[in-house]
Amino acid sequence: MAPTPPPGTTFSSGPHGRSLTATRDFTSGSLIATFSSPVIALPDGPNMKTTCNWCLRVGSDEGFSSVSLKACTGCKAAVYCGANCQRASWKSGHKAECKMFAKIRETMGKEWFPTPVRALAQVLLTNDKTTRDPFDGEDPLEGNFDVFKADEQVWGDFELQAMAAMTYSGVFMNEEGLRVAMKYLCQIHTNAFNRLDTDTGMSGIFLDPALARVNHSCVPNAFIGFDKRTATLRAERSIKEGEEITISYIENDKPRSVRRQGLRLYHFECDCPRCVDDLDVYQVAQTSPVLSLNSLSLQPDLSKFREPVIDRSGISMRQIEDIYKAVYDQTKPEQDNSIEAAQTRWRLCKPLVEAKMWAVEPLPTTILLLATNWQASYKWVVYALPLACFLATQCDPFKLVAPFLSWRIKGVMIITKLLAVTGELTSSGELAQRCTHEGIVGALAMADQITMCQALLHIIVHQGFIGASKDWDVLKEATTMLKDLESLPGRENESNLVQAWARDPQDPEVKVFFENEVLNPINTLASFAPEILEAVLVQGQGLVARR
Ligand SMILES: C[S@@+](CC[C@H](N)C(=O)[O-])C[C@H]1O[C@@H](n2cnc3c(N)ncnc32)[C@H](O)[C@@H]1O
Repeated sequence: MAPTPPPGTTFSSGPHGRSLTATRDFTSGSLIATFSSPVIALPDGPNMKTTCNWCLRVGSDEGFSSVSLKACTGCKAAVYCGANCQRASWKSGHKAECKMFAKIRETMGKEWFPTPVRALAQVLLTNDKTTRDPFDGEDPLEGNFDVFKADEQVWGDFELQAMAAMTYSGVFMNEEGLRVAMKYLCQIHTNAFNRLDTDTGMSGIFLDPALARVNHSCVPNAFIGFDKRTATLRAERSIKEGEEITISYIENDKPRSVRRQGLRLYHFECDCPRCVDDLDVYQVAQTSPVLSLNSLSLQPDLSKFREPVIDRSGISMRQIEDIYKAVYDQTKPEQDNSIEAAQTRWRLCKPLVEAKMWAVEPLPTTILLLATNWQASYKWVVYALPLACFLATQCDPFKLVAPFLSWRIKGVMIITKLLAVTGELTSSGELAQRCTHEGIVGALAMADQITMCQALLHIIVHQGFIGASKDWDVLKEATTMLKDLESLPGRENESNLVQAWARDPQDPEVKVFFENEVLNPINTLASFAPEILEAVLVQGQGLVARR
């Protein structure tokens, strides 16, 4: 069966091949479509043991997550969060796959396959015609077959993957069989989207033939969120009837050469304005049509977007690319979270710091890694707060202008959790022992940390379901925390004011309240971040507690 376009959209074709086009207007944040019957939905190979192989919820069999997983007794390779998931998986093809995994375990002692190999094996094992149609029916998925074939190294890798899938799925291997398997593999690589769990960082793949019609732009008008086996396509900015719907296949806040590298797999050179004019995040943010949504955010001052306080004169886009590469080559941010690596990153980022281009990668990642490390550290936790406030006011809004995007919401949640810690330290009188920075201690002493938390939680609760889903753990946690805070006795006045602000952030009276009680303390705390980073990462000062 050929894919059908979801209501409100149609399939079209244009300069970027086939595409998905809106047949009605969508406002920013609104739902375009959900896709809940993927042809392929798999955790990445190495995550097979920590992710339910059907609903893709991350859990563990060791009790470190609320989702407990049990291995299939047949293959012991695939794990499930419950009998329903196991049954559904069995019906949709695990029955055949189970034997394959058992064979791999016996012959190679291995428990998982590289993701594309497993995906291809699933396609080969599934004899159900409806499942295979998107690959070889009358309206087949784009595969860029000839372009892949022209790249000797990639083609060689693909051949190994195809042969492994054929061997283990027990498919008879001859020349024609291999050609067909290679065609499927190219289609999988071209059309499966990375199903990244933003909370756990676990990745996987998701292929739905209708969703696969959506083309890429580095300034997209839509985005995808994943929840279990469902992908949700939402408008990031308003989309007019007749407009092509686009998403970003890659992290689009990286320098252009890094984005191009990420898009190599898809075989095209992006012709979006960000790429053509090599714009930085501030230039993209400046003209964003969703600026005004930031009234319910920690950066409601739109002049900061329109006239960012940065100095580009001493730094070129080329230099920024070189800094990015040096940081990733020399310090491996994904693996090395040591203070030495952070110091090297900071040194390499100096031209960006001098230009005050805080939102330009790899500077925000450098700060985020440190903030995350400190958040989990007894000694440093208080110092994580100014960094988190800085990220949420000076970095995230410029990288991701729509305030409902999940990374922005997560940034707000980090501040809320840190305020819950500092709030307790303030009431127990321990704060000054745990933090020697007088500015932080003073700002927190003056602040009503409960009101701050309440306002931040409203930001999350009002927008979190857009950026992720209504079942997002961050949203659920925020809802519970907000309920708890709003039931505290003697705080009715503050609660009413916060609620009034969340209902209408432009109302002049409550706007002043929000500025005084929430925004000013957050901006004051954020203002300490550069000096703290400089002291720790350049002067090597320990800002640690007096104990
Ligand atoms: C997931 S498919 C998208 C649907 C595809 N256009 C089709 O006809 O089936 C990805 C492929 O679409 C094409 N594509 C997507 N975005 C593009 C863009 N911005 N410019 C040029 N080609 C693009 C590339 O061939 C890419 O490999």
